[in-house]
Amino acid sequence: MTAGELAVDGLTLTAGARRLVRDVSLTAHPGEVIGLVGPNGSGKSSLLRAVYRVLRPAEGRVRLDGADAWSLPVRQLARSVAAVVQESGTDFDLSVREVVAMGRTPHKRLLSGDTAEDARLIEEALATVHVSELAGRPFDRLSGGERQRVLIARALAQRPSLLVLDEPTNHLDIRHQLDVLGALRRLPATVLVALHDLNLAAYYCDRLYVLRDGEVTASGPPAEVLTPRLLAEVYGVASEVAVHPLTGAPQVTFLPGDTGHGRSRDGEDRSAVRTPGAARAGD
Ligand SMILES: Nc1ncnc2c1ncn2[C@@H]1O[C@H](COP(=O)(O)OP(=O)(O)OP(=O)(O)O)[C@@H](O)[C@H]1O
Repeated sequence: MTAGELAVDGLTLTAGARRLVRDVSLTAHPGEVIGLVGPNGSGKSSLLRAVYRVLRPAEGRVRLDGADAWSLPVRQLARSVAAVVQESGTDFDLSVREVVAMGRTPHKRLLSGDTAEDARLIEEALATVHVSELAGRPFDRLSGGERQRVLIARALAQRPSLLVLDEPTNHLDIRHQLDVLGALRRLPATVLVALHDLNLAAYYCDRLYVLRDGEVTASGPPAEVLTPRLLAEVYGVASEVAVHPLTGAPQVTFLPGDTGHGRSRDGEDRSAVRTPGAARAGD
């Protein structure tokens, strides 16, 4: 079992003549939850693919606990790294429990059955994302959100030291979004997760990396990174960022309209980019 120290150094990724990611460096220390945010097409999925060894770097390295992830034996990597990704197959002719049990495969000898410990980890993973009651159902007849939770359960059952997730909550209702992200926070693993919801990223992640056009444009704790200026530059949206009084996390409110020209729903002009702590409408 590895400790889960991830170091990405000077990573450049290409597809044919196209450069998807350029000179990206990133670290994730054992137990940290690291969020990757950025607009559509900014390179988040590509970067994750290089980390879970699907997209070979054109330049740079991905290291896990000091070892080059692209040089490790596949089986060793599979014991240490689990991925929940958008292109996960959904055509398995398997029950939910069988899909989750696949998470134990890298830890087993060829053709050996489930041990009591495997069974315990499978049940625990099913329960964590509230799919125990679906365990006997065919996976391919589940709803999108149910499937997503089952694939997360499979990754949890794997007990990785590094868990890589690409938009793991995009099909989930708010209750399950909070449950899944809360479970990721409690894992004894390093987590690298691409998220579009900046408020969830702000609350659940220790640090964020903001990608833009394949490059890291900002990184650090959410409170330092998520500023109206950055959100205007990167997403072209106007926003207000405040510290939530109950959670203590930054909370972004997006203001409709173009950057700098926010307009409230009643049509009133408003200053679109506010600094944290600025008075809000109705205060
Ligand atoms: N195999 C490929 N061939 C050519 N271009 C690709 C390939 N894979 C990705 N791209 C392009 O690389 C860029 C980055 O894609 P990527 O999927 O990494 O972005 P993303 O940040 O995950 O986006 P999203 O938020 O929409 O999921 C996009 O412009 C995409 O069209």
